[in-house]
This record gives sequence, C-alpha cells and structure tokens, in this order.
Amino acid sequence: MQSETIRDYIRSLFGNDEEISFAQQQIKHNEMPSISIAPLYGRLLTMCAKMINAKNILELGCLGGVGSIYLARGLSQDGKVISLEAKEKHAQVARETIRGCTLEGKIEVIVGDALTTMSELEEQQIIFDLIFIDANKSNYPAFLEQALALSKPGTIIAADNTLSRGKVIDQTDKSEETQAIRTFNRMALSDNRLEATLLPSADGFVLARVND
Ligand SMILES: C[S@@+](CC[C@H](N)C(=O)[O-])C[C@H]1O[C@@H](n2cnc3c(N)ncnc32)[C@H](O)[C@@H]1O
Ligand SMILES: [Mg+2]
Repeated sequence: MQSETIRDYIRSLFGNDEEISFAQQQIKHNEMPSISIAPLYGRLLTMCAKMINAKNILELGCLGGVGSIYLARGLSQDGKVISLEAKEKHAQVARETIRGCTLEGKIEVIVGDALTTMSELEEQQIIFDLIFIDANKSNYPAFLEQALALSKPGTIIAADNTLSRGKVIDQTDKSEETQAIRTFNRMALSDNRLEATLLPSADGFVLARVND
C-alpha cells in the first residue's frame, strides 16, 4: 500500500484541529516555509510531555508556533515552553498566533541563534524536562551536546528531520547538512548517556531519554 494513502488514513483519524489549522494558515499567509512538524509527531510530543508531567520544555526552531502548540498542550499546569527562533519575522508570526490561542502565556519565543541562547540558559542553570530539536541541520550535533547540558536524568530529547529526505543513505551526498545529520544520528543512538530510537515515518524523528 502507498505510504501516502496510509498517511491520509492516519490524518483522517486525527480529525479537525482548529488551533493547528489556524497556525498553518498564518504561516502560509506570511509566505513562510511549510516545514512545521508533522501531526503524528506533534501528537507524540504532546504525549511525551504528558507522560513525564513536563514543566520546562525547550524547542529549537519555532517557525510559526505549530510545534510550540503541540508541546504546550502536554505541559503540567504551571509549566512553560521556551521556543528559540533565529528569524524575527517567524517569531512575530508565532507570537501573534499564540496570542489568540488557548495556550497564551505558556509559550515564550526568544529571538536569536539557538546555540547562543542555550548557552545563556545553561549559565542561568535552567534544566528542561523535554527538549525538541528542529532548527538548522548543520548544528544538530552541537544542539545535542547543548541539550544534554540542559538536561537531567529522565529528560526527553526529540529531534525532527533526522532522515533528511533520504539524503542520509545517499553515499554521494557529502554536504555539511547531511554529514551533520549522520553524525547526530550516530551520536544519539550510540551515546550511553541516552536511550534512543529513530522513527522512520515522515522525515525521520529521533526520540531519546537521558539515562539515570
Ligand atoms: C523546521 S522550522 C521549525 C518548525 C517548528 N519546530 C514547528 O514544528 O512548528 C525551523 C526553524 O528554525 C529556525 N532556525 C534555523 N536555524 C536556527 C538557529 N540556529 N537558531 C534558532 N532558530 C533557527 C528557522 O528560522 C525556522 O523558523
Ligand atoms: Mg522539522
């Protein structure tokens, strides 16, 4: 059976999601790229956050706030999502979208390079229960190291686009981005600080837990 058909079937089970549809419309309206997290992984992030009763969540790469909304849905009552975004325009669109949704006040978007902001968060000794990596691919290995520095035993670290549209298995592809994703996958799946797997649906998704 075509994977496209399976995807449509799964989507039909999810039903209408007004908040996510609105966020997607705003992304389109503002001519931003259509690269938000796939709904099946968005839902997985909500579930992960709920399963660990997450209070502090960090997202790398906000775009229009779709991932932030999925993450915030899983927060414990007094929890908060911090989403890091390099582009001022993307952050503005995300903030406007979030302002109108039920999770207003639970998501803070910080503009700047994620690695720099993560170092600042580390200096402030802030520890996260869940970290979602979804910014520029060439920094994925560095993001993982920084994420570990902002973690505790039990922290969930997730990362999107870890198959890079199949480029990871194309031996002729020696681009910086693809090499970085290969390095990231090797690190995540073999580092004994983590228990991890790589889910192959959509564009690939690494799900890891920081070991005790
Ligand atoms: C794939 S999109 C994020 C999608 C979002 N997580 C979601 O699921 O809705 C990647 C975003 O990361 C931002 N970005 C790229 N490199 C970055 C960096 N070094 N620091 C912070 N943001 C970055 C881009 O501007 C873009 O908005
Ligand atoms: Mg992504």
